Amino acid sequence: MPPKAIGPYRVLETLGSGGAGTVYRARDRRTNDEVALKLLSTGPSLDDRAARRLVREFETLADLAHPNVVKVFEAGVHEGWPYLAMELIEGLTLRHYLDVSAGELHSATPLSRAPLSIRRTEDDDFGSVDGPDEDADDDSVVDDDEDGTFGLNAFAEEAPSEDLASFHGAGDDSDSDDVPVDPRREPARKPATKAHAAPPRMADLNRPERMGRLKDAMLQVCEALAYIHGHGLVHRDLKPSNIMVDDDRQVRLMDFGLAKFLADDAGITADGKLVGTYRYMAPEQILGEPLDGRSDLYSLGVILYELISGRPPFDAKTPHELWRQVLETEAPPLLALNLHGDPQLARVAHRLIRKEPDDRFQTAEEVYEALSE
Ligand SMILES: Nc1ncnc2c1ncn2[C@@H]1O[C@H](COP(=O)(O)OP(=O)(O)OP(=O)(O)O)[C@@H](O)[C@H]1O
Repeated sequence: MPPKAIGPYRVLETLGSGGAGTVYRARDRRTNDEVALKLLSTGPSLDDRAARRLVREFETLADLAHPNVVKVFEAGVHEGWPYLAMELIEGLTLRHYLDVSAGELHSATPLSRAPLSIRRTEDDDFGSVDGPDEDADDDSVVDDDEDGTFGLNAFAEEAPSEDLASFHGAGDDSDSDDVPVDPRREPARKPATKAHAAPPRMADLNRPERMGRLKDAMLQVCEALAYIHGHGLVHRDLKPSNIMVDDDRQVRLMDFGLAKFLADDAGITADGKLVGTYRYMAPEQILGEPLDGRSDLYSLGVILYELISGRPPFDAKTPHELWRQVLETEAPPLLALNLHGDPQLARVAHRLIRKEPDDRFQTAEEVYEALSE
């Protein structure tokens, strides 16, 4: 049962939950405005002093203002748990936005709202490593096919171009798996989803209308990243579910600032856990090295790669195997996976996922320019 009230907000409904907490649609009793309220639930509840410090930290986010960065209104503490009130986005996460047809995009509100309530596990990869998972089921791991279709094991929680309703309805509604990750522990395997998703067809991925939307959304993400990097900040957990597109096709970068709250400069929490989502983590993030904006650009490259080819650049059954690949192996050439993929986007994606930050684009502005050529 969601709480009835959180601080000065009346809770209206649950929008969904992720690794860091639960997001509610809520009404500000002072102004009558609706907001999205994220109640964090990781870590211990806070004592008064820690809570005040946190609220101060979050309030610096409220100073940020960019059309492509979700607006944070205020922070507070509810029964020892921090919460964040932010702009309520009526729209779709990036992946869903690309999956719906143009006709559906302009249709009634209910369609555009539906995925918000069915999703939970998109962008998840291997799941929590909090304990051994006896039920690991390797059967659903599908090897790459020669004809350009592919295995979906790392995509198990969120196949890109399928019937989302039936996929989610099939039942894996598992817990959040993104954060935190403890690199010192032996990773456990998460049971692969029972729902076997049909791989997306390349013709679907390459629809010109979809590619146009993808490019436009990527340009807006670049603008958001240029803005936050320009303020000396790093997102640290960039992934498709943290990118929403509203009904006017305006992109918003979400959950910015959260990873910083949860971890230190190298993305490590007080108890030695990595913050981020496995599949999108740059090599330097996996290694616990200091991060800068180029780590976000790596994550952007993984997103782009996935959205062009329908599969992630690195695909493995365990976090350790994935990390080995990210650190040591080259991703398959995108245009070998998707013969009719957009060569310009493919080039940009490959350059973004270079292992060495110095070999990538150095700034979001550079990426913007390369995408606009
Ligand atoms: N500002 C917002 N407006 C509308 N919906 C939102 C907003 N912020 C989050 N949501 C929705 O709430 C749900 C949960 O979001 P949350 O950020 O907790 O999860 P996540 O991004 O999937 O996971 P994680 O926190 O692990 O990154 C998602 O469906 C998300 O789209």
